[in-house]
Amino acid sequence: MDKEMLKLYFIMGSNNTGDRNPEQVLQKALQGGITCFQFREKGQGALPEEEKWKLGRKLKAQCAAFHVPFIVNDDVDMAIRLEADGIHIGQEDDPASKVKERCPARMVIGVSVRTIEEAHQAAADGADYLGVGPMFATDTKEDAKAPVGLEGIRRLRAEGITLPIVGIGGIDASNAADIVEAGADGVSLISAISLADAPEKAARELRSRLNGPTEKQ
Ligand SMILES: Nc1nc(C(F)(F)F)ncc1COP(=O)(O)OP(=O)(O)O
Ligand SMILES: [Mg+2]
Repeated sequence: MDKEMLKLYFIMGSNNTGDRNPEQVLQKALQGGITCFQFREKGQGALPEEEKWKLGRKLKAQCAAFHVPFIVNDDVDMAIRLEADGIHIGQEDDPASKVKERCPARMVIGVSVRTIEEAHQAAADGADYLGVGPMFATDTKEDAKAPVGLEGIRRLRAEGITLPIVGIGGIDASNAADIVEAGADGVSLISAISLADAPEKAARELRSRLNGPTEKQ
């Protein structure tokens, strides 16, 4: 897996955009230079199954037009049937080793971790990248645990975790660079882009903070 894809990893579901059309928000985010997208349709106000599939197909096509990887959260069947570029699973889901057996070898598998033990286990299970967090307090993920902070990333690196890492939770332009500085390969976020007045500008600003403005500037 090319860890560059984790640089600016946008996550969104239809319930993360206020009243705006998620396809339009994603289009702007893609134009602003996001490097990866995760479809995470869950929580308060998430779409029922049929609409979730329809939206997933549309968002995948949008990512494909920009050659940006399309990742599905939690739902392994959906990831496989939509021919997603990857799946992201949490600690409550099946272990990466089991998910890996079900998925085509080309799909990347991301695992959420908070502790060193979870990180070692995910690496042993064959995870391709780790989502470490929550970095800071967040109200987007309804069941988020206590923040691990930048120290959470530093500790994993000090413990010899070499897998690609993306920080997640409460990240915006003001703290994004600190996450990479602490040893992550990129940042993952929802509302800093999905609720921004101008999602394209927000993505572009984040990219420039994460060294190197988007080529489209
Ligand atoms: N969705 C996520 N994506 C990432 C990524 F690494 F991609 F940034 N990291 C962490 C999460 C959180 O994943 P999970 O623990 O399953 O909770 P939820 O299913 O509520 O998202
Ligand atoms: Mg999950």
